[in-house]
Amino acid sequence: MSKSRSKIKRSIITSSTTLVSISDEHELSICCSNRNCPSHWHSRLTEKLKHLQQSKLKNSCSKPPEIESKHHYKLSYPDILSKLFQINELDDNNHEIYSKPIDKSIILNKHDLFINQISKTFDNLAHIFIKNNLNLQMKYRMIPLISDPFSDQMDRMEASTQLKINLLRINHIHLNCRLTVKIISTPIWNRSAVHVIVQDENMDCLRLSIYNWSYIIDTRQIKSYKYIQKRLTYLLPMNSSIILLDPWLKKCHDDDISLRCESPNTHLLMIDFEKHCSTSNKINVEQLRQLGNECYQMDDSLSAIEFYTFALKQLDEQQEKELTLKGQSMGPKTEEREQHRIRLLSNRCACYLRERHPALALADTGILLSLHELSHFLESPTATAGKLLFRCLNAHLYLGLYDKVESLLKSHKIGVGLCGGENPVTMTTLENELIRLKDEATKGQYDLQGMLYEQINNKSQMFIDLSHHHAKYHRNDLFEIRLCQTDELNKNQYRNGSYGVYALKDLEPGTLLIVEQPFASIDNRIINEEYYHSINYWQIKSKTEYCTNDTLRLLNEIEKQLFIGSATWATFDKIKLMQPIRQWLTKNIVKNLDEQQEDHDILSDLLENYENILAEKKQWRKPLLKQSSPPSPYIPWRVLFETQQQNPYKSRSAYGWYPSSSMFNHSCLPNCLWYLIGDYLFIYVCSSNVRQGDELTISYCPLWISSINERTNQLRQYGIKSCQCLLCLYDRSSSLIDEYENELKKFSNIRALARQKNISNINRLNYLKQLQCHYEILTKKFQDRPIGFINEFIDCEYILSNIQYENNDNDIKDYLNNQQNSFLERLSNVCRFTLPDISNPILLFGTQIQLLINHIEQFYTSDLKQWSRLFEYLYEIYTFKCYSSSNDIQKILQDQKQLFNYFFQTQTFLQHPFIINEKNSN
Ligand SMILES: C[S@@+](CC[C@H](N)C(=O)[O-])C[C@H]1O[C@@H](n2cnc3c(N)ncnc32)[C@H](O)[C@@H]1O
Repeated sequence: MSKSRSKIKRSIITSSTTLVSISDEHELSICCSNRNCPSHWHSRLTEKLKHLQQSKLKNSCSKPPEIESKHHYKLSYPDILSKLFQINELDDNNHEIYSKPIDKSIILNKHDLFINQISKTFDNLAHIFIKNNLNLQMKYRMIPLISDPFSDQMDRMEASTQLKINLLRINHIHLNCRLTVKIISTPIWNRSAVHVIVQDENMDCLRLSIYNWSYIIDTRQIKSYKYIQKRLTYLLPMNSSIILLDPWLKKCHDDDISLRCESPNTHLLMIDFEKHCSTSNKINVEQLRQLGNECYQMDDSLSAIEFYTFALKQLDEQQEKELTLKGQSMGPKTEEREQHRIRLLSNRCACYLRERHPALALADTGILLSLHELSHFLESPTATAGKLLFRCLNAHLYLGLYDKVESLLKSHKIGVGLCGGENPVTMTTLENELIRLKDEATKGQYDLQGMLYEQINNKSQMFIDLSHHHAKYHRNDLFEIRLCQTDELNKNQYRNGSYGVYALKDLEPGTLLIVEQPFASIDNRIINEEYYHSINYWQIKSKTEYCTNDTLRLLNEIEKQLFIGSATWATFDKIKLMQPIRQWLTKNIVKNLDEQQEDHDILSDLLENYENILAEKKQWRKPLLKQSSPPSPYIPWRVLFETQQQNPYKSRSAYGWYPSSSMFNHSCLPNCLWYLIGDYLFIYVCSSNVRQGDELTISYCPLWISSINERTNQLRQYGIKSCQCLLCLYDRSSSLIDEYENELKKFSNIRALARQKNISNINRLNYLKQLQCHYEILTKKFQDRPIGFINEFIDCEYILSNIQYENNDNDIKDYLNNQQNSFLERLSNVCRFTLPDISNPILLFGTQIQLLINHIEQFYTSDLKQWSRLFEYLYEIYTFKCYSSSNDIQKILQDQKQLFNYFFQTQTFLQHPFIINEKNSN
């Protein structure tokens, strides 16, 4: 019998009951003066209940029971649950006590009504908006960081006090307590929670609402309503038992009273589900595998992994039993069991690969290879074994173990093993992919155009198989991530203990620094269930803030990744340097230190010297790098949320967490650029003059926004109150700011007029002239501004390009011709280039280069030579030398044009040209 199940049978150690008041949830919460004393509270309650029962008995004698139940049935919908708990008159000490809940049939009836309503809602409505209040999640949702959450829950259960429904107090979380209940209704999911009716051993029942459950939340995968309902009936079948830890009885907004579980991954024990899946006479290995396969096909890897793991455990237990029965230390393994094991490991390995946990995938294949004599396994290859071998090689490739794969591929036996399978992927494919990945990892040679093209044209293949996998790249010889020194902190007004990224050498534009795979990511293009939207909000100091569904999905995906990888503490290791998580860890290490005085040696040293240790070169990660058990078994969801708020990495198609890249600080005049292709993040140097020791920065908001107020607003969402970059210092200088913002405002007012749809050519031209005039004023008045006014320049040029040349009188034509002739002069003024050189290539990144290419194509086709060097140089920088220059300038132009088209379609940090009319919108 497994450790977990044996624990259920052990006796319960009781500990003191602690009630945490959450009176801010509702005014009804009135605490007992002596509420921390369980005996006081319980004896009073028991006395009161006895009294109540007596009076009820008297009542029931005088009234026929049918009438009472009829009366209950007549309660109208909103009244029913509010009457489930009837609040009695105050006791001697003026405290309220709650009586036994009312009849089970009423609660079930109400639940049926609810189910009907929900199904109708989903059938009838094209769009549903749900208000989703995140305050409770901010307060109570916890994410497990431990290897076996179920076992941890069992330990907590053992140390808790058993409660029953009639002992619960409204609006209290009963810490260190548990409530064992039985499911007595069909569970129903209403898009925000699972609702089910539960009953305790006294036959008292209540509605239980389970929020944020890994089985139902939207992660990278959006699960369908049908799929979730199917899973729920399996997870919470009729008459199955569950245990709620720290039960919480809550008066809800609609006046209902129900049990609420905010964090089921840590607070809900599915004892019967565990028992069901672990006992072979209830569900056998083959059935578990089928269930796993169904989940895998629905892209629900987490559930699939769970079923495969249950099946593997069953195999282990069977084998153990057999060994014990035979009294042998080593027994023969039956052929059938081995086949099962290979299949299950192979399937689980596929899930791990799909979820980017190659180390776990490799561990699964490693188990297989160690179980078999390698030669025996490869000599008689089966389809499953071939598949597993292929996955094993994939895991090596995902981990960057290229030499190993090379030597394995050379081995004849592996060749036989691979070809023996049904898998159509041959040795050649693997060999080609190996060459590609090696070039990516060692030379930084990525097929950017190919990746961008795939991202635009291929929706669903961002994840999964080998051909869509790319190597990571990290030039730690070129940059270091370190604690900022005091002068750097002061200069930039970074918070104490801030980190940044610093150049270890002088760096050329076009130097690729990092290609990072996400810790977790979502494809934000896929919206299967378009009718569902939620308005997610929370309160900070009486101010309401909002966030998108994508943000919540990404956070759920992060939780899922922690869950899948929790078998190794290494998974959390990957994100523990991200600022809010790092701060939370530091606080916890310090807190633990207070509590564990005896562990003086390492921890007190750490506390005293924490910042010093961090400051020391190479030592900076030491305390956090140490692979130790987490200081706390759970991390509050709020900390993950705060980390997400600082995350700038989002494209039009993907949204992800990039732990190393999240150490780059922001500058409005950055020296590095970033973009996402699929969910791979590329960061490279794009500015001249990066010297050793300089901080390497990126822009968190779209490039070239001129208004400091607008930039400040955008940066606030990333936790930056006041950026101190050169541009911001200039724009903010006290003598300028009002005048500066006023002039920009005037510009944008005229621009609005010039952009109007359906105005005549001549009117548009007049507005454009005014706009150009104003642009001249801006550039003259603020001539020392470090980057001039790139966006305003682009605005003028786009309006100009929308004025039709044909059917105009000569004056207008002359004007347009003049403008065309002076385009290059204007562009070179704002982007600082004198053929064939450019002073700072980052200034030409964006719509500017598109305008330049269009102009060259139109007017310089016969004389492209002079442009050759500039375009080659720029193309090499933007693609960080992934493309060697060609002699064919026309081709370079075409490639650059395409590259920028792709960028504009995929990136959010680039400003897009506005749309004036229908013609342009196409
Ligand atoms: C993605 S993190 C960057 C790394 C971070 N400095 C660290 O210590 O881990 C973003 C946070 O860094 C800080 N930060 C980044 N750029 C900044 C800037 N220009 N001015 C002030 N703070 C900045 C802010 O606290 C922001 O919330």
